[in-house]
Amino acid sequence: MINKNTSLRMQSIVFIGFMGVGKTTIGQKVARKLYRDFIDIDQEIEKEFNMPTTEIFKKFGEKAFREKEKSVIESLSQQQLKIISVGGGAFLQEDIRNICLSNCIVFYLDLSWEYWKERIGLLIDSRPVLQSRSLEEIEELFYTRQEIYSYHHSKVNTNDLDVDEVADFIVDSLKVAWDIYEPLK
Ligand SMILES: Nc1ncnc2c1ncn2[C@@H]1O[C@H](COP(=O)(O)OP(=O)(O)O)[C@@H](O)[C@H]1O
Ligand SMILES: O=C(O)C1=C[C@@H](OP(=O)(O)O)[C@@H](O)[C@H](O)C1
Ligand SMILES: [Mg+2]
Repeated sequence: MINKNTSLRMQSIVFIGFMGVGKTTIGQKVARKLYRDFIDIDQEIEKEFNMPTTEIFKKFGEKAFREKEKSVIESLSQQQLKIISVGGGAFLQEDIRNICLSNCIVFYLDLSWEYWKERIGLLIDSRPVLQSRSLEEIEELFYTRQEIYSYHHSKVNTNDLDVDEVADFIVDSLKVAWDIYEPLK
């Protein structure tokens, strides 16, 4: 489903995966390593509403957040040469999946539940989707959500890798893919 009209080297990279797997942190690192601009979709949504995500959910509801998420991604994923981190719920929307998969290289950051659950304390205050749920319910959501992350072009399992190791792996694998599919003359 990769767009055949755009050079692979020009395509933006989109990071997907469950809340807290590191999309924002690793996206920033990869952007720095590839000298590209970084866009975090949640930060763009927060700028538009001029408030944090937890407030958006409280004041306007999840539906308003999802509508804005879709319009922001539809517009920004058309740009080339960007590194884009989308929120963990973005791929619930088929339109978002399709636009990202056809315009960009979609990288899935995979982390096992046993590792993920150690991070919950870092996440709970800023992730409204986690706030109303018990640990058992979060685990169920974690496994249910895996289906939407199966839509990707490339994947890395980040268990036991620090942020720099993950970013280096991604940059190296992108360079290999670019060289194989579009060798420089
Ligand atoms: N590979 C990693 N190893 C350890 N901690 C990580 C790793 N990647 C991210 N983190 C930490 O996990 C937390 C969530 O990361 P974040 O980038 O906000 O995730 P996401 O954007 O996927 O929700 C942050 O505190 C971040 O420092
Ligand atoms: O998975 C989700 O439903 C969400 C993930 C969050 O982004 P991160 O995946 O960057 O935490 C953010 O978009 C919002 O809180 C909803
Ligand atoms: Mg994020």
